[in-house]
Amino acid sequence: MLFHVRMDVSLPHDMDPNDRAELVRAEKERALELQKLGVWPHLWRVVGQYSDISIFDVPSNDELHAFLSSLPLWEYMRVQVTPLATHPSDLAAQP
Ligand SMILES: O=C(O)C[C@H]1C=CC(=O)O1
Repeated sequence: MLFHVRMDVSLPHDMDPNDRAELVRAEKERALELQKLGVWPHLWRVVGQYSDISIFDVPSNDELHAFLSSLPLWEYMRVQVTPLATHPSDLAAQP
């Protein structure tokens, strides 16, 4: 199942810079891990914002939730999920 996911990150302004750097490092490590597993095939930065837009490819809603909530930045993100279905006019879906 494909999901369009938008993550908006909001870190506390008074967060210790070392804690922030460690969180961002751990987030990148986990993001790369999930991409290598194939469950996070697309990841883009939203220009001018501490936000990203991604495509996740996972078997179920529950697994998507488990992957998203495993991200170190989870408690600092607002996450919007849109489940995707095949469009009948998609060239790739034509017989
Ligand atoms: O930076 C972000 O948009 C948040 C998050 C998503 C991937 C990653 O490495 O960090």
